[in-house]
Parts: sequence; C-alpha cells; structure tokens
Amino acid sequence: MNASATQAIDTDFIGDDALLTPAQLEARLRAIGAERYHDKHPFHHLLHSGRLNRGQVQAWALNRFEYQRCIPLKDAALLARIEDPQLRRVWRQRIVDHDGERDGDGGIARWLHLTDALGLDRAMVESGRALLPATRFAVQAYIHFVRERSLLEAIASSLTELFAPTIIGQRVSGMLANYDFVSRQSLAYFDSRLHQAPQDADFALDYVKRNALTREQQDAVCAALRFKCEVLWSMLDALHLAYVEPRLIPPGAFRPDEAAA
Ligand SMILES: O=C(O)c1cc(C(=O)O)c2c(n1)C(=O)C(=O)c1cc(C(=O)O)[nH]c1-2
Repeated sequence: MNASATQAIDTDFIGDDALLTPAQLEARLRAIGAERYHDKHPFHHLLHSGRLNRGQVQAWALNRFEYQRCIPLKDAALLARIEDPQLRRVWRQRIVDHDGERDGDGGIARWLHLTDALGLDRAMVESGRALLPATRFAVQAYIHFVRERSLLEAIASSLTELFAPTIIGQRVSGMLANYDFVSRQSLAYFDSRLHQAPQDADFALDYVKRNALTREQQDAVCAALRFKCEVLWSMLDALHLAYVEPRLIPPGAFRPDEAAA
C-alpha cells in the first residue's frame, strides 16, 4: 500500500457499518500504525539522532525494562485464556523468547546487558524502584487490557509489532552512529527482535483477519491497536517530560546526574 492510501483512511471515524474484507481490515490497522505508532514521537527522534545524553539514554533503557519485564506476564495472561492447544503452542513461544530456556538467555537477559553496558546498577533496574510512575501505569494498563478484553482484542493489541522492525532498524543504526557509549554488542536484544517481531506480528495479523467476523469485532480490533499505540506513546511522553523538557522528574524516579558515572 502506498503512503497516500494509508493517509486517506480516517482511523478514528469508520463511516458506515459494513463488514470489511480482510484486506480492508489490514489497511485500517496499518493506517493506525502509520498515524500513531511511537516512531512518530519526538523522544524517539532525539534517541535515534544522537541528541540525548547518556543519562537520558539510561532513563529510556531503565523505563523500557519495565515493558520488557511485563511482556511475558501479559503473554501468560493471554495464554491462560486460549482453549485451542495449537494456538497455545504458537503463543507460548513468545514467553520462551523473553525468558529464554535458561538463566542468562532470552530477551529480558539481553535487555539487562544493555542496561549494564549503560552503567546502570542491575539491582536498581530489576527492582523497578526508580521507574517513572507513568511507565508503571502504562505497562499495567496493557496487562489489564489483555486480561479483561476478549481474546481477539488481546491478540490484536500485540499488533504494534507490525511496525517494530522499522523503528528497531533505525534505532540500532542511529544509536551506533551517534553514541560512543553504545556498542553493537550492547544492542544484541534488537538483533533477535528483528526476526521474532515479524513472525509474531504476521501470525497475530493473520489471526485477527480470520477471526474478526463481524463489523463490531473488526472495530474492536482497531480500537485494541489504538489503545496499544497509546500505551507506547504515553511511555515516551513520560520520558520526555521528565528527562527532556521541562525536566520534571517525579519524586523517587531515576535522576541521571546522580547515577551517570
Ligand atoms: O522496540 C520497540 O519499539 C518495540 C515495540 C514493541 C511494540 O510495538 O509493542 C515491542 C517491542 N519492541 C519488543 O521488543 C517486544 O518484545 C514486544 C512485545 C510486544 C507485544 O505487544 O507483545 N510488543 C513489543
């Protein structure tokens, strides 16, 4: 689909209530990402273009760890509600990807290599005690959404991953080019995500296209993706307000100047 076709779709107002074809549903989902994914957030542009200092990058990695830590919790909540063994078999791989098969393996461990490499204290990172309150609330909102909504909406809420490979590619090349305190090795987390995210997203997209069989379900799928874009967006809003401008760091949250060695 070309860019003008993407922009032509109003992602909030969906005119009539006719059933969409699977291709039309996919086009709507892609239009939501094109408009609302967190690659449009100013904090991401600052991060990728080298305009953050080490303390600000530390704050990003520390807060993103909360998202990483909770992804397997939300996938376990989702898994617990799947009746179909075949679907459960596919979905459980997401938990393995994050937790690994043994200590030191998997996405969470790789994210901790990044926070280590950035000079953050591992116990502080793992404790979550220096998180921004809004990070905590956004991540919890995602877990609650997956627990409480229909399985179809829960699966649809993972569809932000459709848009992740592009931003990950930009992030890795941008951070390597622009920060001398970031090495290829410390960004190893993203190497795995580059092949995991498309597999996960393609599977979830195919699932929602085959299972959203009424217009109401199709609208619910679109709303789930909008919700998830808001989760990611609000996490970056919080980072921007606390660490870029107006530098309003909440009480108890990470203070870069003190921690940056
Ligand atoms: O780096 C990113 O921008 C980014 C975005 C997303 C996303 O779009 O939700 C995920 C990830 N990374 C990621 O690493 C990850 O494991 C992940 C799991 C999920 C999910 O909703 O199940 N999203 C994402």
